[in-house]
Amino acid sequence: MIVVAAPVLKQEFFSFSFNVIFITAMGLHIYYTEYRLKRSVMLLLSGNVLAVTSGKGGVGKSTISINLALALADMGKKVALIDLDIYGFSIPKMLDLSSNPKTVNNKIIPVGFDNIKVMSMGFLVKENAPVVWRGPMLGKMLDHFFNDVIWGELDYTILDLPPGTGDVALDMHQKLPDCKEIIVTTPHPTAVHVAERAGTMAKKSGKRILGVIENMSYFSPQGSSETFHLFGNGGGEKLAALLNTSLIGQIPVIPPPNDKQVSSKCNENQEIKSIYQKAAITIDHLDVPFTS
Ligand SMILES: Nc1ncnc2c1ncn2[C@@H]1O[C@H](COP(=O)(O)OP(=O)(O)OP(=O)(O)O)[C@@H](O)[C@H]1O
Repeated sequence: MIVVAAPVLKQEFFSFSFNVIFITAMGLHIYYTEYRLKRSVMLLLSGNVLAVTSGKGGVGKSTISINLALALADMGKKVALIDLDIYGFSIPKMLDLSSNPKTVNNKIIPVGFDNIKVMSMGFLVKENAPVVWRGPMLGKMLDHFFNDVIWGELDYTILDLPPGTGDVALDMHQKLPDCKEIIVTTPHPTAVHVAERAGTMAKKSGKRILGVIENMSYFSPQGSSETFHLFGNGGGEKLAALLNTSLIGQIPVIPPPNDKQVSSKCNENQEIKSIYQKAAITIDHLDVPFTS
């Protein structure tokens, strides 16, 4: 019997296959087997990767990414936060971080905030300069963030995605096949309609949607027991049903911080902090460790 193993590199990222041909007295048998390279071999990102996404802009993806990262870190998890909004980066400003990351042997050391490690395009451009790039450059920057940063051991990486279902979302889906998604919407029907497209894209590329977070769900004036649904009611629940997932958090409208409180972390507000903590516990419970 003669055995021939012919490796075939597939287009899918980090995936390769073998056509194994057995030539025996009974004839020719061709077996097709597919192996996936263990991701940790190829990427410096370890642990679970969660993409915070929504088709719509301005619904609170960055705010939720920051606060979920902090809530997971409060649970003792090792957490990285990557701002994948290459054109519209906002996390450095929201966290009031200005320091440029240091490098060691051509690898970048992420910027620390509380117990989380942060990376953003905003750390790499000079003084809020606009990023004017075409699609292929975005993919290279993603590789840079995933492979050329010294992340160390991680339990969770939170990816703050840009709005829409464009190049960054496509590249991310391809480069991180085991990434799971959290879809953000407001209660407003338009936001739900657009966010559904982001969810459908995730499903089509085989990603698991861990749940929906509804932001700006309601407003309760301080000292009042009244609740106002400024942007409608029930959008998060509707989206969760449409995507066959669960609603894992409803964040109220929070009055904007004054000029001195630039940081968008909600840790100071106990009510909001406990909503994020519950969402983080739910995510940690729903999530399964990376195994293959
Ligand atoms: N629950 C909330 N209450 C009040 N303001 C909020 C809330 N969530 C977010 N914001 C504010 O809304 C604005 C947009 O939020 P954020 O940048 O997090 O949204 P985004 O979806 O990441 O936006 P983009 O699509 O531009 O990346 C910010 O000024 C933020 O502080």
